[in-house]
Amino acid sequence: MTHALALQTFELSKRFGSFTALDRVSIDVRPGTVHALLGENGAGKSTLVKCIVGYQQPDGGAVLLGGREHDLPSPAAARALGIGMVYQHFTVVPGMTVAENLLMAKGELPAVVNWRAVRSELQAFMDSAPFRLPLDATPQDLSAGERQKLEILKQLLLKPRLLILDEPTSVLTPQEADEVLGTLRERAHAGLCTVLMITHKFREVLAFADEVSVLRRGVLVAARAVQGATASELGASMVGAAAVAGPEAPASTTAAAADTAAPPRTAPGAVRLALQGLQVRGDRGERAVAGVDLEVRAGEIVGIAGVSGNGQRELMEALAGQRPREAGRVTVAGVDYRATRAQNRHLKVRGLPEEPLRNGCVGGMSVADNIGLRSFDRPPHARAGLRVPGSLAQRARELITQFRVKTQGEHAPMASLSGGNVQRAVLARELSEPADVLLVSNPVFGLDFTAVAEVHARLRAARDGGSAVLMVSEDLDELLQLADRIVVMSEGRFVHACDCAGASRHDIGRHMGGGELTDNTPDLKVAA
Ligand SMILES: Nc1ncnc2c1ncn2[C@@H]1O[C@H](COP(=O)(O)OP(=O)(O)OP(=O)(O)O)[C@@H](O)[C@H]1O
Repeated sequence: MTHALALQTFELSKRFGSFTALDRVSIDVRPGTVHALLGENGAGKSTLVKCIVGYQQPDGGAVLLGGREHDLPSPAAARALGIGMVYQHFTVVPGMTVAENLLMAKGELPAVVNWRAVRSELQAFMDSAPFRLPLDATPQDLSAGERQKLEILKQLLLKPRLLILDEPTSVLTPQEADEVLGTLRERAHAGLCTVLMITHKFREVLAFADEVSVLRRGVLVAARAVQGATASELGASMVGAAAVAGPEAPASTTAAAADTAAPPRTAPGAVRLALQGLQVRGDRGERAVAGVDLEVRAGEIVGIAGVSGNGQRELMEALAGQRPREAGRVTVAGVDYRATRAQNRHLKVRGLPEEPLRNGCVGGMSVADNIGLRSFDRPPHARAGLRVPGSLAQRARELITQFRVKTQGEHAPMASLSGGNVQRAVLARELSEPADVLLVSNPVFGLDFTAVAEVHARLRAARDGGSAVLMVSEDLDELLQLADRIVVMSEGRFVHACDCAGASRHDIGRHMGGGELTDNTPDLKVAA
């Protein structure tokens, strides 16, 4: 018997004010298949999915499940029809055990709880589940990858007939990503459920999806079987031929140019950033960074690989002055570095924070004001303490075009932009002036491939111009493509280091999973 549900949308439309986010989109997701949803940042993928799970109401068109039209006034209504959704952000409750989190998965408290019966049911579910987690563990005990698996288990427990996932592999090691997607495909092909997943990774589409729909600027521009497709065909339909060669895309930053151009490398120069015995505590007082040493030289990109939650965030926050350093020393160009505003200006240290809407912007303020946060009180935008009317808006318009930020104008609130476009706006602010040291955290998280290519081109250009770049990324492929050297961080320590040329993806992935970690693993001094 098949449980998998067919999903179709018929001419689905959604407007925000005068802006059309979805324009008569008709997709066809066959039961028992894995269907990928591709599109540039701001193409309308999340909006489409939100209309299907009842989180937003379309302005026109219909959603058909199992061939029948359904009204979906709320997420609860979608759930009742067998639709499960795994969001990009975590929804597990931190203080509750895995068992308690699973019990809450239905979104309501049970009328009677017989814990013995519940536990044995959950254990039986776990024994047959594609991945196992200890029922008594709390989310704090779990790695980010395990928490992502718990999110998926919560949905599988509800036996969804249609499972929708928004970039489900962003916090997984390459091995875990393959395991999760492989398992979901098996379940789909066994007829247990239909899978619709948003992803920016072509590798995942080509390896795991059966069919793919591509959105561009709110319009369905391609729908096809994956078999026989190539990454470049998918990329071309995402951006359209005109966009790749379009006038707003400078030749050096188009997707094709940016990732294939061989950067003119010179040997790295003097040490610009040095960490010695740096220790940092995490939010719960645990030692998140356990005494690390590192040197980053002018003209090189050093990438920190690792599954999120292994101390990378705390390390970068400590470097940026947003978290106290418990012990150790940080120097920039030989000077003790405390990350004050004056030092950042003087030593030319710039940063791209993680989750830029939360950490690098004021959501209610306009795009122009956010782009001007560093410079609004300095010439040419201010003279003798007075703002120069129109100056910042003019500069913001230039940067919006140059960095291809999709916005309804420089006066639109930052929070109205799609995730990827917030990132572009912050990049515009941070990369528009030269930097000697760049501290970068997950710079392309959630960005589509043209934006990734642009950001990478800009980071390479900074490196080639002499910047010392320290970059944390959860995407190993990105680091292998971009960095000159990689250090792997696991449980607050650097457990592995290698040059990128000739590095083994599998080997690094194993270290990311903590495979080689022992209590006595020494920190690695990483020098050029
Ligand atoms: N609540 C809202 N108010 C105004 N505009 C919105 C709202 N939600 C989305 N939009 C706009 O609709 C467009 C589509 O956004 P959506 O989040 O669906 O894109 P996406 O394809 O999921 O992008 P990303 O890959 O960056 O997450 C964007 O231009 C966005 O600014």
